[in-house]
Amino acid sequence: MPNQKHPHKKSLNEVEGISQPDFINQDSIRNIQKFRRAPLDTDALIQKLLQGDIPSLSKAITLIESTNTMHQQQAHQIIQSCLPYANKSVRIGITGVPGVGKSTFIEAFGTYLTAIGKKVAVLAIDPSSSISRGSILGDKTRMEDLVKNKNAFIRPSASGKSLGGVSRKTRESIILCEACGFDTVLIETVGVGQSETAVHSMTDFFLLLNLAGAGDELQGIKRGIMEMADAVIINKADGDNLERARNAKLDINRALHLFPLKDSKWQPKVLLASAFYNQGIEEVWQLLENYFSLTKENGYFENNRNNQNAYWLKETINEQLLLNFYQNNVIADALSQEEKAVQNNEKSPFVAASELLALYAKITTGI
Ligand SMILES: Nc1nc2c(ncn2[C@@H]2O[C@H](COP(=O)(O)OP(=O)(O)OP(=O)(O)O)[C@@H](O)[C@H]2O)c(=O)[nH]1
Repeated sequence: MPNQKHPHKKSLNEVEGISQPDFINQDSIRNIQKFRRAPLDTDALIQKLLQGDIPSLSKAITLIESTNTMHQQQAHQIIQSCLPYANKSVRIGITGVPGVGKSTFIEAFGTYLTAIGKKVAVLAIDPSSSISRGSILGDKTRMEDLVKNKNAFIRPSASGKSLGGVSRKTRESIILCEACGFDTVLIETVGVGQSETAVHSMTDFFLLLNLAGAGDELQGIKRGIMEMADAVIINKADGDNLERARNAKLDINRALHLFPLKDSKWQPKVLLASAFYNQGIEEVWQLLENYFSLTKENGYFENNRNNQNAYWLKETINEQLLLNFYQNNVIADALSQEEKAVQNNEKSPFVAASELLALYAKITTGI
């Protein structure tokens, strides 16, 4: 496709095409072609990643996110090699509605963590980012200090059509970050959709950022999300808002006590913070440390991770089966016919579905 902003410039495909305009420097074409065709040395990439090389980590995550079959094979190899070195971090999920101050909080929290000697990776789950151009982490400048911090790694959200696909990529990225030496992984998501469940199922601790004053319904916080939280941080507890934040703390505390005790035996806590003024940040980390010592001692931490692995095994199979089914050409044709039949009331949806599944079974087994 021609470059609309700079019509005189050619896209890489055009450069590689048959008719190359004279004004394009032949050396740069050769360089581009060399780069494009140069086989990636996966072993070297793995070695560098394991030594903590951040550009190699970025490259590896790009491979994970790629839909190219060769890249996917390389990504599998990298993940497999990194697995023995993963698992050594704490994984913290952070959610909250847009505007609650997630970016500001992560900037303050991440900076604090690096100051006490942690290596912090920030990933995001935001399936909407392909449409909204990265509504959470797309704009890295919102974490100005952290992005420049050599002990921090910020990766904008993987984009994708399905939440399942995005979640899988984020989960695999966690493994790579850990293998690269990051001991604290923060996973951010917007607290309005289904992505919290995905984040909850790949983290050790789930943090909900809340605002005082606005009712939970106004904030779009679902009961289920509140129930998943190990801690609720009431952000923007500063200035005129402080009194309201104190009252909200009491209300939320009461609400949290109504939920049954979690399997972790941890009673969720409410804290006040002002990410903007850097207040209450240290307390959040102390709370997390209390949680980790409790759950590591009572065995929940490890058990939960093992269960999460089993969950992700099934999720990945589900995702892959759906993909294979809908991407199959024979199925796609049959599906559009069955759809018409169902819409015209010639067939029930259940009969049509079982016929399609039987056809798929025939295709895949060859019987
Ligand atoms: N007063 C005050 N303002 C804050 C605080 N934290 C964040 N803000 C402001 O709230 C606004 C939104 O903050 P962000 O960090 O961008 O919020 P977000 O949740 O990442 O927003 P989305 O990217 O839309 O999801 C910004 O103007 C911040 O400066 C705080 O602790 N106190």
